Amino acid sequence: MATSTISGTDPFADPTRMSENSEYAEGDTLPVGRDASLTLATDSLIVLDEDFTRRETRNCCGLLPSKAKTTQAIPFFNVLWAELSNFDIIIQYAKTTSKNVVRVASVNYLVEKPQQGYAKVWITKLLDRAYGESQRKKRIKVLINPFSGRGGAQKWFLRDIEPIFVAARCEINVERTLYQGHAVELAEKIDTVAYDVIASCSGDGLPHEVFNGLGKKRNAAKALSQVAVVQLPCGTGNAMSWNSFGTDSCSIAALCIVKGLRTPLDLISITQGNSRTLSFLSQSVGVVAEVDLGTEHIRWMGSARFTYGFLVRVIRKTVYPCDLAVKIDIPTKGAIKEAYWNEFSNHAPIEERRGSFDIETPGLPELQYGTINSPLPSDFTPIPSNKLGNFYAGNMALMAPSANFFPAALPSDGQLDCVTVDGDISRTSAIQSFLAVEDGSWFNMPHVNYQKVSGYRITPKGQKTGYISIDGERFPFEEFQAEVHRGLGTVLTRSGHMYEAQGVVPRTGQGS
Ligand SMILES: Nc1ncnc2c1ncn2[C@@H]1O[C@H](COP(=O)(O)OP(=O)(O)OP(=O)(O)O)[C@@H](O)[C@H]1O
Repeated sequence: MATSTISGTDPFADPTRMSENSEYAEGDTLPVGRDASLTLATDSLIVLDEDFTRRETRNCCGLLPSKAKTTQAIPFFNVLWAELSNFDIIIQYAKTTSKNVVRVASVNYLVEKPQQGYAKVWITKLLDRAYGESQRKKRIKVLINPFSGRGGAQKWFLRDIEPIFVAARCEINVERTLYQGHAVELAEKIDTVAYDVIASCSGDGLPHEVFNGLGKKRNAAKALSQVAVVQLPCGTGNAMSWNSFGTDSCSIAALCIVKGLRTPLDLISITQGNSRTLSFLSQSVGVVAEVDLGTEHIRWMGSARFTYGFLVRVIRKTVYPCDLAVKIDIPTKGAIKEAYWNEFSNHAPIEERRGSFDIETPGLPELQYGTINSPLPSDFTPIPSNKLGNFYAGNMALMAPSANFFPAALPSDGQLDCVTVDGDISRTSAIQSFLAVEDGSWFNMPHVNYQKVSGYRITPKGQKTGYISIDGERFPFEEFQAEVHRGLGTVLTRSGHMYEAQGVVPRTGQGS
């Protein structure tokens, strides 16, 4: 969580003294109550209160009340709202009550009549610092999957999420999904002018449906650019929340949505048979798909089922032969690393982070590479994949907590991070790469082929049945083609342009 810092100074130092030393510009401190002040510091609001009741000192004549200063630093990020009501200034904020929980709390002081005009100006300044570029009073359509997270989503919404949205003066409209695919229908019908955000209290399945519902609208590209799709982490994986907000805490994610910055997100058209589906997270064929979708029968193991499923297949040296052809955009790890760190310091405006498709054109953008039924595009390069163990393409970095599969992934670079690993590598190498996923260092392993691509076609061979996973959902085991649309979708993130994952490391030096 954001913590209070006043760069170069002690956050708990007496701010009134600091103002004497001109640390704060004139007008940053508002005197309130009998003997208190509110000061806008560098990153936090400092509440300084002289409390007569809390401490007593002893002198020669006995116990005497004395002033005890209490100082509280509230990070601006956590400030939800502030207003003047009659003679009171009320500041509501998200108070950190444990490592993974914030709860609405408030600071309330009397403001004398002569100070009221000044207090209004001060509140404007506070809200400017609290929200920065982020939109205030967001209008949020909340979808709750009552079956997510072992049935906890409804409870978590009421306890952890709603109070934060209400305190931040967000307008909310809540609807529960009633059956599989309901979120597709709801998103397809939603009035995109009436909402800024669609927030799913769910796993990653509902955001996938919401993107696809918006994608079915007559004005799909416009709708996808208007409404931000976010997740309130109520599922088991919650990859979207980890990448956007760096958390799987519902209350912290709610705060991050209140303060989130609109961020264009690449979406991927998957064509298979005669269908076209949007993917926002990942596609896999081979060991990851099988471990993800083919271990349901050992769900009782909890998350250990993934480790177990992986090890069984590695020991057997399972291969998943395919025909694979990719449209390579960045071929080497060195160039990928450079592109990643260039983006780190790039603060280009949102309009420059989307492809050149015309958002007034009806439906989804035209496919540059055709569909799976078109001839293979001439600029797709065949990759030998007779011994493929794993094909994994990612649009976000973290696929689960501690699973930084795609450390170089960026929200709107117009590219997928495409990884292939042969199935016949040594068991030691396979296990080492499995262990190196946690911190993303598997990127640097020589047997991990990592490229940035804007499209690909994959055709499974030599297997009648198997697993294809798109955003964690099982798709028919048959060939498909993928094409990236730069910045077609919109999400909210903390940074406005990066994921909350450790990027590709080391920062300097070239990979292979
Ligand atoms: N009321 C409902 N009854 C049955 N299925 C539902 C209902 N509401 C939503 N669903 C379906 O539940 C599926 C899972 O949704 P969710 O977003 O929670 O993703 P998940 O990643 O599978 O969840 P988890 O992480 O808990 O496994 C989606 O396919 C969705 O259509």
